[in-house]
This record gives sequence, structure tokens and C-alpha cells, in this order.
Amino acid sequence: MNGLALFSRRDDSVAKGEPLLTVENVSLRFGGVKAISDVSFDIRKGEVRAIIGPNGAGKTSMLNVINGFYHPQEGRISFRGQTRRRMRPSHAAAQGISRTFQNVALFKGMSTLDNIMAGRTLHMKRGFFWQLWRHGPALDEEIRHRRVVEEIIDFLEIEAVRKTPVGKLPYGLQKRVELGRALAMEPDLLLLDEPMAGMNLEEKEDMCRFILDVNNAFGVTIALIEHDMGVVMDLSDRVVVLEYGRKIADGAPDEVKASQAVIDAYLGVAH
Ligand SMILES: Nc1ncnc2c1ncn2[C@@H]1O[C@H](COP(=O)(O)OP(=O)(O)OP(=O)(O)O)[C@@H](O)[C@H]1O
Repeated sequence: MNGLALFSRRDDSVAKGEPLLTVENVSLRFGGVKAISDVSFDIRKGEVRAIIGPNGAGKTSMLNVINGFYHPQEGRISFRGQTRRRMRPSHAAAQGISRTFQNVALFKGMSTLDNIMAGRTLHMKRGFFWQLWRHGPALDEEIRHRRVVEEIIDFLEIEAVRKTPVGKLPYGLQKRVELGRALAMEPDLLLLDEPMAGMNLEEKEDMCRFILDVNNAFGVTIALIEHDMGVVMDLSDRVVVLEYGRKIADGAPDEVKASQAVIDAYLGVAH
């Protein structure tokens, strides 16, 4: 894997190892339910950061706050040093934050190619009518987008299914197409919500390899939610642990694994 036209839009305003995204004292409530309570942590440029915790701990809510889908009642999010309370998901995507979902969210009747192409929409400078005209600059632009999409397809080893409607693909491949669509946005920060859920061992190994390649070869910072502890410990540089919406541990995988609070949370010890 080399020479990809992908990720030409690298943003070097944050140095590797410095905080790319900071979550400060974030609290989120749904009516009487406190999904997140006063949580702070950061995601450093270039790392793989896992967010783990038992069911209902607030992990997906946290991803939704980071990508602007939910607006916290308290606290702040800073991305590349810019602080905000409210940001729409489309704005987050344009800033370089893209994500995948717990349940695959693709256009099931559309081909692999077209689904990944949909991820490029944000990069299309020219409007819909230009695209219809398919002439001159608009055509050049479309050719360039197609080339990037073909490179993603090569990278993810899904050439054989490029024309197949994604609804007909096995679940593991659908998850890979969804990763492809998120990559097509050329993110600086990629949020993955349970990327291995429902996969068999071989599919999980493939997905782990792709995640590490995306991180190493393209320098994309990754935050992921994952329930498989083996995967979390293998993939992540640092792990933040939530329980009942609160942060109970934060550190290197080995530190977190040895934390009594984490052991208790996973064993279901009453507080
Ligand atoms: N849209 C919503 N409306 C009301 N309550 C919500 C909503 N989304 C999440 N919650 C509640 O917030 C809490 C945290 O949920 P969240 O889905 O973030 O947890 P999670 O750690 O991702 O769980 P899981 O591992 O089961 O996916 C739960 O009590 C959940 O019921």
C-alpha cells in the first residue's frame, strides 16, 4: 500500500502526540437520564484511542457528542484547538471528523462503489447541476473522485464486490464498505462504533489489520468503541473507561486492565 492519492488534505496544525480533540467536563442528559456525567479526556494526534465500558455506559452518546450529533448541556469539545459547544455533524465531517455506526448505515440498494462515492460528496466543489452537465471541470473533478474511490476499494480489498448492491454482501464486508465510505471523507479523526460487532474471527482479524493500516499508513487518528477486550488491548494506545456515564479509568491498556474499578465494573460489583 503506497502512493495513494488519498489523504492529500493532511492537516499538520497539530503535531503527532499532541491533543487533536479534547473533551472537557462534558455532561449529557436525556430528560431524567444522565447519559454522560462530567467526563474529560483527550485524543492525541496519531493514536488509536479506545472508549470502553459495560452496556449503557455512555460510549455511543460520547461519539455522538464528538461528531456533533448530540449537544451536551455542559462542557466543551475542542478540535485542533478550536473550542465549541455546538456543531452539526456535517460541519464536523467538513472539519475532518468522520464515523461509522454500531449498526451498518449504508444505502443497501446501491453498489459498493456508489456507497463509497457518497462519502466523497463533501469534497465535490461543484454543485449538482455541474455534475449533471458532466463536462469540463465537473467531469475532471468526478474522474479524480472516482480515482480516490478506486484506491480505497483496492486498499480494502473489495474489488470483487465493487458493483454488488451492499445489501447482498455478508455483514463483515458491509462493515468494510462502511469503513471505506468514512475514509472517502479523508478524515483526520475517524470514529468507529463497534467496528467488529457481529464478525467472525477471520473478519475481525481483517478489520484489525485495516484499522492499523489506516492509522499507520495514512496517519489517521482513531477513536473506537469495542466490546471485544482482546481487540481493544491489541489495537489501542490508550483506553478510556466509562461506567454509568462517568469516567472510571484512563490510561495504557495494561494499566486499565489492572484497575480495580474496571474489574469491578465488568464483574458488575454494586457501588
Ligand atoms: N436518544 C436517547 N434518548 C434517551 N436515552 C438515551 C438515548 N441515547 C442513549 N440513552 C441512554 O443513555 C445511556 C447511555 O447510552 P449509550 O447508548 O450511550 O451507552 P453505550 O455505552 O453506548 O451502550 P451499549 O454498549 O449498550 O451500546 C443509556 O442509559 C441509554 O438508555
